[in-house]
Amino acid sequence: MLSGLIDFQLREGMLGMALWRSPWARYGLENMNINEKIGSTSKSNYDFNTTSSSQWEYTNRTHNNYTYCGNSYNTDDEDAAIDPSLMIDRTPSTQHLCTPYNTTTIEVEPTFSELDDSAKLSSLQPSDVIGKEFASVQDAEAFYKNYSLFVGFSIRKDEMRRDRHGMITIRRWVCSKQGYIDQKWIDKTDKKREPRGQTREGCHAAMKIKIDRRNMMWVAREFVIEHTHSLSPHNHIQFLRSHHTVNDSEIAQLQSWRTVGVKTAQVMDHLVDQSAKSEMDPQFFFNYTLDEEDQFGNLFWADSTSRFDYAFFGDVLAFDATYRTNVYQRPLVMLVGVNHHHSTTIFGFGLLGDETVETYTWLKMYEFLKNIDRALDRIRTTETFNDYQCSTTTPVYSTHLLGLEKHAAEKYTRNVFFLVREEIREEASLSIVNYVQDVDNYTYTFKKFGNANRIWTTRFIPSVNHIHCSCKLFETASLPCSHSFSVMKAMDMQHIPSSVILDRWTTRAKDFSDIKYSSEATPTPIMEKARYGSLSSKCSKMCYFASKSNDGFKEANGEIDKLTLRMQHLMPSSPIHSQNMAGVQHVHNVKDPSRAATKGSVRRKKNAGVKQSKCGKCGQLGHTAKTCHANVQTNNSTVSSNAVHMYETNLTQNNDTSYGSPSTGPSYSFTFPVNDDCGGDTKHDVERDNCYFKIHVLPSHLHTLYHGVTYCGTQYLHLNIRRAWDGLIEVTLDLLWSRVSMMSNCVKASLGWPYSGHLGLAMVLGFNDVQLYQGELGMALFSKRTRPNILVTGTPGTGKTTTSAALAESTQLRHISIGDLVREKNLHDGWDDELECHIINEDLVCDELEDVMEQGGNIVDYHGCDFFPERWFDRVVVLQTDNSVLYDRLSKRGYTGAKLTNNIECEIFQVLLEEAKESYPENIVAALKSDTIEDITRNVTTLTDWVRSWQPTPQ
Ligand SMILES: Nc1ncnc2c1ncn2[C@@H]1O[C@H](COP(=O)(O)OP(=O)(O)OP(=O)(O)O)[C@@H](O)[C@H]1O
Repeated sequence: MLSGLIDFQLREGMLGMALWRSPWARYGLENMNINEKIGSTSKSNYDFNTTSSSQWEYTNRTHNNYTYCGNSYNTDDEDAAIDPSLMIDRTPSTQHLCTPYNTTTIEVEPTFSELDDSAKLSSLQPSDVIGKEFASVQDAEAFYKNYSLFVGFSIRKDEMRRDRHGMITIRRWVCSKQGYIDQKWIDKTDKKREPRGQTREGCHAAMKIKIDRRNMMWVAREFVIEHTHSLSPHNHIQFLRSHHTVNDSEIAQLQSWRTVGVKTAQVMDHLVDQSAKSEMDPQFFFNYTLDEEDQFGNLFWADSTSRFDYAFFGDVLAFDATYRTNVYQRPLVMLVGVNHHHSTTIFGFGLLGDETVETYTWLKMYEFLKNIDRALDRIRTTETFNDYQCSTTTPVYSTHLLGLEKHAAEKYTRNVFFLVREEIREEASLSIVNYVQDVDNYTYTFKKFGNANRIWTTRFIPSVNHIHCSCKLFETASLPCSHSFSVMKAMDMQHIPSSVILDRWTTRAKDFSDIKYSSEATPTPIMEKARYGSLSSKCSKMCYFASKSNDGFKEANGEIDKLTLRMQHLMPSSPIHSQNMAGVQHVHNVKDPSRAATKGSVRRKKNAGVKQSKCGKCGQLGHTAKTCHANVQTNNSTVSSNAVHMYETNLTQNNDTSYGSPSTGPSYSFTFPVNDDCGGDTKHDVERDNCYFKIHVLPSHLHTLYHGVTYCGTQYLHLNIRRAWDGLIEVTLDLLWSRVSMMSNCVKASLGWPYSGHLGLAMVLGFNDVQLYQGELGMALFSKRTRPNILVTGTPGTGKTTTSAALAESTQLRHISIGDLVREKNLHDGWDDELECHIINEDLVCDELEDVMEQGGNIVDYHGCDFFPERWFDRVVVLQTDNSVLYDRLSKRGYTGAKLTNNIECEIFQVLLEEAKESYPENIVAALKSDTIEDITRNVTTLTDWVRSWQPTPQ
């Protein structure tokens, strides 16, 4: 997760953020709370508790008095803990590496050191640094860290001394390769895992500072630049341990994003997206074909790194097609190889055409390509990390042939070394059973200890220094076999003959090619990210300052435009690049590729066509069964047809308390505009839930409710007792008049109650104590489902009906098969000849089920799930079956052709699982295997247990 951030750190370092003050300090932000937070939460190597700059304040630079943690401190007060050898020369240099600054002002100009130049920094000599002063230990560390970043090594804290006030007087940092690992760790025999590679090798590079009390600066006393090892190249710097930090500005930015609700994953996406690679890649190659309708047929693409990798490692090429692309559902073909670390590398991609039904958008295509790019980046970062590991660590040797093992470690990449080491180990179990010396070769015959039947013959030819073995490991995997190592042992060789070392497995694999790979000409993704991040960081600071004044904004605007043009001009242009750019523009004239249908059923598209939905109850257009007046079983049939339009968004608060009980005091009441048509007995097309209200109350409240209705007068409201269950009574209030008081939006919001009219009405009706009422009414409303609803979904044939029936039996829940319901109640829009099934009308199905689902206690079984209201279900079970098992089941049912293949593809792509995850909260979605009868039994038991322990939760 941190990689993006690490890149940022790298970018800044590589491009000259060589400021010896911490970035916050430079802008005087040290004393702000955010800095404290950063100090305590970051994994930074800066130790904010042990450094002193943030705790120190000058009271007067000409005096010797400072305040430290609130205490006055005399700088002449020497402390015995200081190393005497470091106290000889106290003369401060006139040249400061870091200029003192005012920590309390925000408008401080950034201070750039004379050494803020990467060229200068990497060639610093001890004389350039010794005697230089730092305003704080923290700044000195930042300087050395920056220096190490440019030069290419990792640092570690070493010696530290404090005086009796707790102030740091001496601090030393060393190269992380300083010293040696303790022999006892190497000799440890009970290691459970492969020990980490050894990093220490006695390096002497270091820097040391010591306090100068006369001016309270820390002076560099030691600066050793010689290393005993080679330094890391730029593309390895991101892996250096001391630079694995998230810098403060990034943390601040992340925190600010978090506070405005941006998810961590989205933040990381943003950071990763910044690479914008392919657009800058002059070697990017793609080609595509069109079908007869100018739609995209096949697409192939490879970027410069892929092409470069192919040049080195193209000897091993695998061709893999995957259908699991979900959204696109077209075969993605990958040309995959193995790099020198024995890890996967990708040479190119192809997106191939397929039988299709409808097109998909370029946007999706773009996202798809973007994801592929990320996957590539990840693979390549792993390769660079492996390179880094090989060049900076040595493995812990553990075999009996130490010389050969060491040579193997030097030659091979680490992953390959581990394979070779196994062969060396294996050698110990071989014994020579025959040996023949010929004129130009030596032939050995081996057998394995404890297995006399297995015999190998290995021949060594000294003239070409080559070993042939009958096991053919070298010919197949290009690795020297255990028998070859036996020969080497017999011949007393300390090195593996070069003829059995294949270049492609060695650390220098990429050096052997004639192909020139210039990071200047073709920037690697890492370099690009580094540059992009560094520039973004600088730009965001510039934008901050520019946005503070009109002049600044104007000037920055103009300059940015000019600079953008110049940079555009400097962008590498090559024939390939321009050809591709032209190609990209041309691509937009190509019609989108089509997508294959995969679902085993046809569903009417929501709002598709001009057909308006009809009410399932009264047959009228414009409303649904749920909102049909006929739905309301009234005591007084004359009142149910009256309705009003309510425009909740237009509600305005007034002080009209005339509809409240006199004892309630001021009630929250609202008026709303009335549709003139909706008076009298005229039936009116009303919005769902607006023609009547339902509330669920405890029986003990009925009296109050009646009282309220009476108070308001039957002229306005009519009350119907409709249904009762589990001690609750559902009351329907039909609206008879155009004015009704509504609850305030804030009360509504605090209750989280969607039916805004109910409580308002209840208040009007005389529920005096809103708090009490809220509790009781809330209980009643929020727990209206006393038994859970379960959706059992999955591709046809996965066992939904079987499982649901068994579950219904064991839990006494109601089993609703949507297929049966559609057939029985004609909830469809006709028959699909091709797929031989009904085209179901989702609205009619939802209307039909609304009431029963609201009640709870249902198991719904259907091979789709995205059109049911999310609130209906407490658990969504997706049954999954192995493809071959499903194929047999569906074939047995007589499924053939498109119907069979679509369903199998639907299962392969996990369409239902994806759909369920998209339509419901992930924590209620469970995928269950349904291959065998035992699976069904287990699933039913699990679900029954779940039903038994289910508790209603607030909706
Ligand atoms: N886990 C299982 N083990 C063995 N047979 C099973 C299993 N699940 C289902 N079957 C068998 O597969 C066939 C189809 O099962 P079922 O009708 O329950 O599937 P379905 O998912 O409801 O299909 P549809 O969506 O078409 O209604 C039945 O003959 C059933 O006995």
